[in-house]
Amino acid sequence: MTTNFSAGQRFREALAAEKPLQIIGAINAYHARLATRTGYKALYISGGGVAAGSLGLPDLGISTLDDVLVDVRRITDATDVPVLVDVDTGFGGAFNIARTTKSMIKAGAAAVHIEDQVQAKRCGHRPNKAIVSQTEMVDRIKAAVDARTDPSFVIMARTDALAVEGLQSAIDRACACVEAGADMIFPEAMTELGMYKQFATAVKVPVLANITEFGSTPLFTVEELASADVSMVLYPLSAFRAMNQAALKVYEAVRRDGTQKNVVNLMQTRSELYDFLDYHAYEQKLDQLFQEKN
Ligand SMILES: C[C@](O)(C(=O)O)[C@H](CC(=O)O)C(=O)O
Ligand SMILES: [Mg+2]
Repeated sequence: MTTNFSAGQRFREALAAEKPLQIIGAINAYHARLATRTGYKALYISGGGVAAGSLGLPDLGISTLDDVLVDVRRITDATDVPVLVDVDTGFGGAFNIARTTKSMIKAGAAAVHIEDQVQAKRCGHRPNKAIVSQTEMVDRIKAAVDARTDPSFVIMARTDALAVEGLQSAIDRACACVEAGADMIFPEAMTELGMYKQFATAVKVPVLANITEFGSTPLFTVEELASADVSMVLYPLSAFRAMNQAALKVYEAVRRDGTQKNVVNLMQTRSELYDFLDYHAYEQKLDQLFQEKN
């Protein structure tokens, strides 16, 4: 499938078509194909996922713009489903944020979220986070908005302020970011459903709920989130966590038992693997293209 619409336009269309829009994390291009086939209308590239999955590092602001771009290009090459990308704090000052924005658009991303943590950031669900001033965060958003080469490209502001300064400060920051041009708001690590409604009422732009497992936010359902005026639901690392658990079971079993026979039932079969890759269509093409020689 190819499309003439920009990635940003496709993201906005998806948002109009599904409420709340389920945005699912894809750790690599193959998972992007799995999620696309399953019917998701938007995908996510997680900062924590790039760090852990691609680099084997914790989510502490160690990954660079280039690390993320490699994964973005691979995933946007594999699917036309629009992709929201976690760019952490934007990877530097105003000029870096401008460069991040332009590079993400070129790499085929539909949207980015930029957060108000200090550069040496932490996972949003860990203690002892520190945030920059509201003015500095607003400048980050202004830099991204100003650098946008496609007006449909979505700039989402994430605030980590709830855990640091409380709900009112987080809402104030979100409103200031919208005033500076942010298209959407990501209030991080909410602890109660009602908080989303307060954000949605105050900011008057679409609000995202990050429903990540084993964190500060209860696993609210889409119905619950819809009732709180949430426009987007994010599942950043759900499939990644499950895949890691399965991989570990296989590593342990093969090492312990000297055979994989006991864990074959955990595995996707060869034909399933090929199915999601359209492997047979490639084979047919090969036969068709080079039939004279056969
Ligand atoms: C959304 C997030 O920023 C991510 O990188 O995926 C993380 C998710 C997580 O660690 O569970 C976050 O919420 O900080
Ligand atoms: Mg992140």
